[in-house]
Amino acid sequence: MTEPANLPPLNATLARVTERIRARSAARRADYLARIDAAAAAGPARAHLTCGNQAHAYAAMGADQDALAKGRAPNVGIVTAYNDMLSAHAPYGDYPALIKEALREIGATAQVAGGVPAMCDGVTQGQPGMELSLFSRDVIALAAGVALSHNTFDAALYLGICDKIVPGLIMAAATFGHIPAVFLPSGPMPAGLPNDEKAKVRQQFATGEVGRDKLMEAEMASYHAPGTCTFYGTANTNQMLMEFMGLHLPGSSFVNPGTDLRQSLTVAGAKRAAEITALGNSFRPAGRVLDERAFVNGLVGLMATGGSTNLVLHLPAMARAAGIELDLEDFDDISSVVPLMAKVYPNGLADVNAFHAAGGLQFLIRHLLGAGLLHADATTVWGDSMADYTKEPKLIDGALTWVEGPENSLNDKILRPVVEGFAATGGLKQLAGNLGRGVIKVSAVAPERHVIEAPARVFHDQEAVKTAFKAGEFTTDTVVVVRFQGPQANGMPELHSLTPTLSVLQERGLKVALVTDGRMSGASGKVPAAIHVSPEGTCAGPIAKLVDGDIVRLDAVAGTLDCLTEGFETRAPAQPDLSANTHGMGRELFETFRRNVGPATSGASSVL
Ligand SMILES: O=C(O)[C@H](O)[C@@H](O)[C@H](O)[C@H](O)COP(=O)(O)O
Ligand code: SF4
Repeated sequence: MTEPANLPPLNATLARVTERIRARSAARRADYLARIDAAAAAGPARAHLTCGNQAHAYAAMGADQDALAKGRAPNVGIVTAYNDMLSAHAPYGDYPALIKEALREIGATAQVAGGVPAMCDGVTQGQPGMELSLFSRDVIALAAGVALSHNTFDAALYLGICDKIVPGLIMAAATFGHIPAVFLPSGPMPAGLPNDEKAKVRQQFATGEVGRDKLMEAEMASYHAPGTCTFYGTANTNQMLMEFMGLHLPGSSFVNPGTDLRQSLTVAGAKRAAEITALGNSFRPAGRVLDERAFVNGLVGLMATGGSTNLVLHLPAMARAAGIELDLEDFDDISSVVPLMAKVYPNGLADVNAFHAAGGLQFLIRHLLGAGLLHADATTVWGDSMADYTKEPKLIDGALTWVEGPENSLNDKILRPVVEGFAATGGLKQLAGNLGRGVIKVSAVAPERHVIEAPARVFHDQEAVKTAFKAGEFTTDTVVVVRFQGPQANGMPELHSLTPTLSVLQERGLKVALVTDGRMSGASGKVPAAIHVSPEGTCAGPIAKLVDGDIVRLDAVAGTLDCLTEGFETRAPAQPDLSANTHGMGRELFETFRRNVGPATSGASSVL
């Protein structure tokens, strides 16, 4: 590895964007840092509590009570998103006991501070529950705040992986930025039925070529074990972010669950949290790790890997919790200088296990550092150099050891160095035009489909699209508009269940695109989709003025999204009855979120 001293200077665009973020955030960040510095200076968390407070906190802690009551050893709070619904989170069931045992070995203690909810978007995909999905990110931040407000912790361990869980936990970790935060992953499930074969069976089911039994067989062969799903969707994009932003141990993201190496990494991560508290000599509060450099490094990783479009919503909300204001122009400028270096499904055929075997994140970080495309001097939970993250963990003679990751890609169909990237720019592109602002993930779309101009068919829900498809109504090039799917309308659900239908039309030779104020899954990909269109239809956004037959042009090369039909702006916006969105499957509990949620362009948060 090139020693940090020999690394090239930071890329000029990254330096400019970082300074722009710093300037834009200056006042907010200064207030934030003053608050967390004051909280940290007030001394170890437990010193504030009365004897009564502490007795309650330690009553159930058995053999750890004495150590806790003495108050001299670090006490680590565990915030866990364990449940059996997410295959990725199921392994967390065993973590608290393992963590407590590991910390006892070094004279420290751990307590489960609290649990947070976690929704599996695979279970709710295409279902009413998906309308709670995006709001659940903020609920997770709130729930983690409740857990940490017991204020008996010198550091926190966050057990979360999937879509809104890492973003929600980061919002909490930044809010409690006066104490350190270490994120502990569980790792991907072993490879099952390849993702592209699963997608093919779904398309065959959509056209009636196979029955539900065949579809179920394929789905169960694809999602078959504990661990994160193996496509490069939002969950695995989150894992990439946790390394690029320095909140995981180096190389820990994609080690499979249930292995000795995984267990050793969990133990080491727990001990690291205890080592970096204010009680020791290497204090690393989360608010100092989550700085402008960390977010720029995260954006670089997002572009280099063609990560999930959901992070365009989540990163601004995560940053704001740390007093940092991200803007969509930051995404665009960083995308313009960072090549696409990885091809993992849906951007390619490989799954995340194959990506990791080809060299994974350590290869990416090595080559991005070597090209001046990362802040090398970022503060992480592990040290003060991103050079630490070119190393990967191994068990050598039973001892956890970090060794340099591969200099060369072990599979250039999956992973390439900066100078040989699969594309000269990153996987995401901002769009703007007379239909508002949006984003498209170009890394998974064939170049010949980057510009689509066709008549619109306008729908108000995804089921209506499928009904029209089954009735054979799509016979020509079409821009499918699905509107009133924004944050205020119905919580901005993912419309990924449209992917098989739109893919069939595309494979029949039609030029199709989706335009929506909703969002797509990180697993969506090969159909061009302009998503997160703002202002949303419910806020009288231009998308609400479209009618069937309008000519719509989505141009991912120029970054434009326009209706070309004369005079469409003068129309009154459609105002459909959305009352069906307000009840059922818990949606009645989220009216406050729908009323208070901000626009997609600033992260669609109801709390920050
Ligand atoms: O953003 C994401 O990555 C998705 O939300 C993902 O977590 C979701 O579960 C997909 O729906 C899974 O893909 P399938 O629905 O195709 O199984
Ligand atoms: S990756 Fe998606 S489908 Fe898989 S466990 Fe996580 S939320 Fe569920």
